[in-house]
Amino acid sequence: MNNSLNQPKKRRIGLMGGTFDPIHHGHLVAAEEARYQFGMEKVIFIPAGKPPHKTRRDISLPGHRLEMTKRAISSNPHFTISDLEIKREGLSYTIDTVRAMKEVYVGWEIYFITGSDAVLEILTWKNVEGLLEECFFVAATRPGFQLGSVNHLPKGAMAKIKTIEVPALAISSTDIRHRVREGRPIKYLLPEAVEKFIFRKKLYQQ
Ligand SMILES: Nc1ncnc2c1ncn2[C@@H]1O[C@H](COP(=O)(O)OP(=O)(O)OP(=O)(O)O)[C@@H](O)[C@H]1O
Ligand SMILES: O=C(O)c1ccc[n+]([C@@H]2O[C@H](COP(=O)([O-])O)[C@@H](O)[C@H]2O)c1
Repeated sequence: MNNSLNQPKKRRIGLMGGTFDPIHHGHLVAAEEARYQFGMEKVIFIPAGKPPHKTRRDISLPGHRLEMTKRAISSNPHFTISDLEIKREGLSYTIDTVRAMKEVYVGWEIYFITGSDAVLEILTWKNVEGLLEECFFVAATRPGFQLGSVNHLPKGAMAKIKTIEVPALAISSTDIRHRVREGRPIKYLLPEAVEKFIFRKKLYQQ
């Protein structure tokens, strides 16, 4: 007899895409909370080669962003990294990444982890209908903030978008870059190994 309770639960994997210029504790806390709440076996951090919506020209070298991400995740056995977007030509569209991952993780449920700011813009992403068929989204919101109350997304889409509350949401890469340029502290906003790399390579000085 086909009893749905006996069906094996699908294995779950998280993808955390971002420019990571630099990666910070907001990204790490969001990924870990998503992993815990949705029972993901691991989270793959995927630094974008060419982020589609970032217009500033002075994005750090892909190799530097990859190295900072490697250092940031090294203490978490559930976190890993992929350079597939950095190796891929052209803009880093999430639909291409999710489809590539589905070929490796056949039959798994894929959860793409983002900030709620990013998910609110999802209608502007390439092939959003296809994307919402291929994967779930986990949107990190500030404690007490309801994504549903401001959403302009179709109902069907909302069923594929899960929210989690993340306490470190005020941290941003933009603020960290400004702080470095102005000589203000960045300690405790990001892992020490990333902070050391930033100063050793003299990133964000101008
Ligand atoms: N503090 C945070 N908490 C949770 N998610 C975050 C946080 N900061 C960024 N994110 C999300 O992580 C993903 C990658 O973010 P990104 O690398 O662009 O960092 P950022 O801090 O938003 O960068 P920038 O300030 O340069 O725009 C995005 O989906 C973004 O919404
Ligand atoms: O696929 C798209 O059209 C698309 C548009 C904007 C952003 N994304 C992805 O969303 C993630 C966060 O982007 P960003 O610009 O906030 O670093 C990153 O993995 C991007 O590749 C993807």
